[in-house]
Amino acid sequence: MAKQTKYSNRTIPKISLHDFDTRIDTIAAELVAAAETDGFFAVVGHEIPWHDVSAQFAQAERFFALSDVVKSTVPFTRQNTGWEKAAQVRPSTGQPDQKESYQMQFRKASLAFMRKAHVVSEKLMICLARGLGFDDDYFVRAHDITDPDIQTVLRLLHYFPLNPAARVPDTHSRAGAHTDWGLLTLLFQRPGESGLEICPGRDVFTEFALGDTWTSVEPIEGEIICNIGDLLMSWSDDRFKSNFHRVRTPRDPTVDYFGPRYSMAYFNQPVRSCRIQGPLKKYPTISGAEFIQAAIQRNYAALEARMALDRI
Ligand SMILES: O=C(O)CCC(=O)C(=O)O
Ligand SMILES: [Fe+2]
Repeated sequence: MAKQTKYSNRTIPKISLHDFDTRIDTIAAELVAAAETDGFFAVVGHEIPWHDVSAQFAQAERFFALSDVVKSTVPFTRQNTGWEKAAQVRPSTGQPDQKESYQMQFRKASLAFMRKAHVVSEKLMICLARGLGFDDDYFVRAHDITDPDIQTVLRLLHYFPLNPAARVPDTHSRAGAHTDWGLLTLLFQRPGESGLEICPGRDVFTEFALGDTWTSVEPIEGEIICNIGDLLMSWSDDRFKSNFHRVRTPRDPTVDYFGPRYSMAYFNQPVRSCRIQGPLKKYPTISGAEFIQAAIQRNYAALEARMALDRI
C-alpha cells in the first residue's frame, strides 16, 4: 500500500512584480522573507499575459500529439535536452514518472515565450542578489541567455490521463518527490489540472520529504509557482533551502483530477563557466558546469542506491 501522506494548508506567499523599478526594495524584502521562511512562493503582477502562456501550452499539446516515432527524432541527450517518455526514474520512487517531457533550449517558436520567462526570472534574480548582498546583476550575469554556454532550459511536460474507474497501481507515479538542480524554477500550470504538491526544504526531516507534511498547490491563472533549486540553496550558503515538490498520482475519483496534465518548467541554470560561491564562502567555489554535472551524478547515484535496495 502506498504510504498515507500528511497534509497541511500552508499559505502560499504571493509576490507581485508590478511597478518593479520603483518597488524593487519592497519586492526584494518580500522575496527574501518568502525564500527564507516559507521556502517557496508564487509570482503575480508579472508581464506575461495569460494569452502567451496559453499559446505556449497549445504548442506543447501539438508537440505531444505527434507520434512517438516523430518525437523520438529529438531524443533526450546528456546535454539535458530533448524528449523522454516514461523514462525518468526518480530516486524518491524507484519508478518511472508516468509522463513525457520535452526539454528545449532557446529555439524558434518557443523563443519569445522563453524570453518572457527570462525577463521575470531576471527581476527575481536582481532581488535575490540584493537580499544576499551581491551586486544587483550578479545572478543575471551568471544566467546570461545570450552566452552560448547557458544551461537554462524550458521543459514542457505531459502527464498521461488515467481511468478513474480502474484501480491505479501503487507503483504509478506522476512526478516523484525531488528538488530542482538550478537556481530558481518558474512553473506554469493550467487551472483545473491539479496535482502539484510542495514541502519546503526547512520542513523536511525524512528522505525526499516522503514522511513529512505536504501542501497541495492549486493552479491559478496568472500565477507562476517558483521553486528554489539546489543551486540557490548552495549559493546562499543554505539560507534559502531548496523546495521539495512532486505531482500527485490521482487515486480518489471523488477529489482527484484524472485527466491529462500539461505543465511547463523554466529552469534557470547557470552559464557553464560562471563561478559559484555564497557570500559566507561556506562551500568551495565551483563552476556552473561542475555544479550541474555533480547534481546529475548525485541523482543517478541516489537512483542506483534505491534500485539496489529495491532488489534486496
Ligand atoms: O509538472 C509539474 O508541475 C512539476 C514538474 C517538475 O517538478 C519538474 O519537471 O522538475
Ligand atoms: Fe521539479
